[in-house]
Amino acid sequence: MTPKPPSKPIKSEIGVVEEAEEDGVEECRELEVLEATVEEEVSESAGPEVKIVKKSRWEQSRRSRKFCGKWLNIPEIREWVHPIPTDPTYVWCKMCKSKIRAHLNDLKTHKSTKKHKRNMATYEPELPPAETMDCGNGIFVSFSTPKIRQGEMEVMGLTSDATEPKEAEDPESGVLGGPNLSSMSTLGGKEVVNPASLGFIGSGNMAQALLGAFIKKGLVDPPHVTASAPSVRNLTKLCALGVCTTHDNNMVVMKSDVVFLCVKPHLLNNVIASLDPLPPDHNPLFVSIVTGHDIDSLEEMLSTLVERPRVIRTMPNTPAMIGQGCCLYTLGTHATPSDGSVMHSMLSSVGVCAEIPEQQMDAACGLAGSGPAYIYAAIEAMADGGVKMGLPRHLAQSLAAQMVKGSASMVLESGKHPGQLKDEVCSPSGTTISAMHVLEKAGFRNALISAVEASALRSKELGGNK
Ligand SMILES: NC(=O)C1=CN([C@@H]2O[C@H](COP(=O)(O)OP(=O)(O)OC[C@H]3O[C@@H](n4cnc5c(N)ncnc54)[C@H](OP(=O)(O)O)[C@@H]3O)[C@@H](O)[C@H]2O)C=CC1
Ligand SMILES: O=C(O)[C@@H]1CCC=N1
Repeated sequence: MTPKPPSKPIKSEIGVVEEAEEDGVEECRELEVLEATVEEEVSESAGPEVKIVKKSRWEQSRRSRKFCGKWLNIPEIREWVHPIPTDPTYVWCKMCKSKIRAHLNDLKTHKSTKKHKRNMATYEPELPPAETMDCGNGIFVSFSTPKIRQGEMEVMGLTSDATEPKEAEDPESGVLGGPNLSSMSTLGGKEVVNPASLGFIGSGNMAQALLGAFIKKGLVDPPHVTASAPSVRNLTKLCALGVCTTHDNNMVVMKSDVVFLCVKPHLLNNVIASLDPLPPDHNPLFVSIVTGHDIDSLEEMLSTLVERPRVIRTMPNTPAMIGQGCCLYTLGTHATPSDGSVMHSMLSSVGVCAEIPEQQMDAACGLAGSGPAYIYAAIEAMADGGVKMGLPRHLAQSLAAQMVKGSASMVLESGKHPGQLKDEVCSPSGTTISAMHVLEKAGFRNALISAVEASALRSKELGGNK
């Protein structure tokens, strides 16, 4: 069967912009139509009561116009618009430091004002409004740029730790640092990381899993994140979170203190080769989640951009998205102890996190990186078994998933060996030992051992494809 083409094919950046513009315009058109319909209905209606009802419906619809993440794909807008997470019916103009209604037409009008043009010409990056500090959904943001004003510090309730100016130089390595990434602070009882601006080259499953966890835990402010990808497939999802998106990988590197490399292994060489060398005052920390590529190859590739690149290699997994992931990491030659402790703090937010020697990375991939897929397949298959034996599908799936979760918690919390826990389920001549016999005959344990081995070996092989 020929796959169905997407309803709006995106061919180029121009296409993206057109789509974003069309969406915004479409939204306005829909509202205009609604407005006209309502006015018509009102004029035809008999009494004042009806009129009030109709009017309030109309007003509601006007009020419900909200910031749309896709607008950040419009180059003439994204440079100056900053979403206000606490009030999506307005946006913040970074240039004029003013609030504007979140209507695409209002943004276009604002952009043409003399004041805005003047401010654009003289713009220096500054803080968003204080009201974006508490973003809701557990997101708190602290800023430590020296530009922060005393009054604003108090409004934000920041401790002095959180507002220290950035370290100029790491005494051990002589590496010029970004902001003091390791300085943690608390705000509203939550941990916040100082204002590292994060970049993601590649915005797919894993980038979203990590970023989702960082945002959920309040470790990063979405407008301080820049993510890239060639298509809008994934970028639109990130846009909706208030993250800045682009098709330009160089922009990600230039805007970020920490750059996550999140592309497929076979693309990494070309992606890095097409990045521009960095200016001497910019030396971001590169964190690779790319399977296979080892520290040596990462450092070699990145040394075309910057001398002594600071690199961390990681192996996360997708349950990171809900804070139940595993993430292993290893530090590169030029990564500082402070880089290590920051990354440890950040990666701990995705679940279990540990530093391991690099030679264990392929095995970590085979077990923890790929492992969720084995378990999803097992859940699906066991649910099928339940359905075969008469359970409704939704119940079978929930039971299978909860049973896996409960069994995993037993291993983690009881301290017992899994073999012992298995024995506790198997009564003599009982049902479970009959089932275990079937699994053994089918090579269940052998299959799992071989699966971990196959993934680890493939990881090694991918690393060899330099
Ligand atoms: N998935 C997992 O469970 C795990 C994955 N990993 C590793 O993480 C990496 C990413 O995997 P995953 O997130 O699953 O992959 P996805 O396919 O979901 O995401 C890949 C992303 O890279 C983007 N991309 C493609 N070409 C470029 C380019 N030239 N420049 C910038 N971005 C580009 C894609 O763009 P577009 O959005 O346009 O398609 C997409 O956003 C891989 O190296 C994988 O080995 C590690 C651990 C676990
Ligand atoms: O299969 C993959 O590409 C990735 C690597 C680890 C898990 N999934």
